[in-house]
Amino acid sequence: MPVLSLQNVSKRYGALQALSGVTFDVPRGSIFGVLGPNGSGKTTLLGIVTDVLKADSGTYTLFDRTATAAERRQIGTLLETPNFYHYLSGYKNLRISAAVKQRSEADIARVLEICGLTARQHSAFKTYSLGMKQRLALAAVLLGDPEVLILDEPTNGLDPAGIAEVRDLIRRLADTGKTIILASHLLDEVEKVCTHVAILKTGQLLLSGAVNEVISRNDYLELSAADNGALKAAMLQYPGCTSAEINGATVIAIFSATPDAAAVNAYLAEKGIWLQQLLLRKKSLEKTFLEITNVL
Ligand SMILES: Nc1ncnc2c1ncn2[C@@H]1O[C@H](COP(=O)(O)OP(=O)(O)OP(=O)(O)O)[C@@H](O)[C@H]1O
Repeated sequence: MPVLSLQNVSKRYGALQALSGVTFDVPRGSIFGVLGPNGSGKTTLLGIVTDVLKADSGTYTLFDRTATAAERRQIGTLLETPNFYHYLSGYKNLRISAAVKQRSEADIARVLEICGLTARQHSAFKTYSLGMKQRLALAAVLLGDPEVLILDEPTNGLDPAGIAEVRDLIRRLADTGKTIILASHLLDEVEKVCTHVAILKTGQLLLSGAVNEVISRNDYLELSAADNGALKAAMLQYPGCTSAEINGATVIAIFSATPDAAAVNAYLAEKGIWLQQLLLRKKSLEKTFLEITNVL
């Protein structure tokens, strides 16, 4: 059962179509990255599923049900940086968050511990590093132990150390079984933490699925032999090979699915082509993303 399922969700701001018929499922336990360039509709999408915005058409379900207050209480959201009081301690700020969210104060010690802030809980917020401030924001989201976390650009504005702290925290939360939906334009970050992605461009869903699948659709082989012309011709006849091009001293062969390098080697040997080089290359999510977002 997906924790969130979107069916044909569309949203327009006046003449601007911010989302067009977006459909995808978020599997339970996944770290699901909603990716897209600026203005692609990520925040609009998260706004709709958190009930801040209304879709013009389409539907979505939470835990397989039409979302009511009961389902929403199972969701912790961080859509923008919360307004913490600079002169109050982390602990006192969380007491205020607990009151606003109607969550128990008894949960504060637990969320401080998860977010690595126990030792500094009584220090004023203004003395925290950027990473600590964002971890406190995440601690506030965790009050009441929601099963699903929805985070908009959780590492935005952080320095590399802060990004690493928040990334580790997200991973640890996922390890405890939480489903985490996060919007980001930082592809490298998403590739490091996400198990699944949906890629948006100008409000259209370009693709969604498990990160491994999205990337492996773009695996390719780099080959070379004494006669690269013959190698290229043989590869073009290989089942599943969609393109083979000579690129300098190598032949780049692209496939419809991840190629089996050993099978390719055996096939070429049968044809009397002895390889000098055979490398399975994996494109990064970033490269895949740049290619597909430039296509449309
Ligand atoms: N309240 C609004 N009124 C009019 N247009 C809006 C409004 N909110 C967003 N938009 C437009 O809708 C489109 C999608 O915006 P949205 O903020 O959802 O994208 P995003 O992917 O989150 O972008 P970013 O990465 O810059 O935050 C953009 O063209 C944006 O300018």
